[in-house]
Amino acid sequence: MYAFLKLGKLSEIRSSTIDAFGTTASTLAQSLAEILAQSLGIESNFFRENCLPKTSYIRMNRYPKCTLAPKVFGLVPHSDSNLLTILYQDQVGGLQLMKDGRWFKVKPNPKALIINIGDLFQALSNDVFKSIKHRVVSPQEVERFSAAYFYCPSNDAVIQSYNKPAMYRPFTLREYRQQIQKDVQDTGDKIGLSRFLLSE
Ligand SMILES: O=C(O)CCC(=O)C(=O)O
Ligand SMILES: [Fe+2]
Repeated sequence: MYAFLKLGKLSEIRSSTIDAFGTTASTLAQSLAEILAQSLGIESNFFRENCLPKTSYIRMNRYPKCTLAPKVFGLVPHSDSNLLTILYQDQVGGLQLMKDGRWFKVKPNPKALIINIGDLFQALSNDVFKSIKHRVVSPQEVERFSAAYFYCPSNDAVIQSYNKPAMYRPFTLREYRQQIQKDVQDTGDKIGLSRFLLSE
């Protein structure tokens, strides 16, 4: 009974911490999305109307230590299939991002959050902002944790380039996810935005 109560308390604390992270990240994501959009000259209610608390989600990542590290990936190279990601990583390190064809380490900083542009923001911004390819190398000595808030619109919100000529045809997140699922099944790879290019 005691253990049960203790565990109950612990999960309460955990879930309130996750709730607090979600609430803070959601406000931050909306502000950032609006600021980025304004920098393109877009004044719209798109984010307020289509990105609701229930359309976004949090993923808690745990990377067990691995004797084969750093040759093993905790998370394979990918771009995020959403608008923006707000990421908190612990002090272990392992996150890397691709810039100019090279992988760079993202140094852990307890005072900083990492903001990733996702594929949907790349499409909305007509490639002005690029979704970033990233990966996680498995830790060698101690396990690693991160928490990611994925800022997403509803499944049926239409994502379309803000100016002309549009690089991508309009699509919904539902279509995007379905295409990714199919491509991963058929080819083992996500493929992603290039599927929606108008010039192809
Ligand atoms: O754990 C990290 O640092 C990255 C997590 C991530 O990229 C993801 O969950 O999509
Ligand atoms: Fe990611």
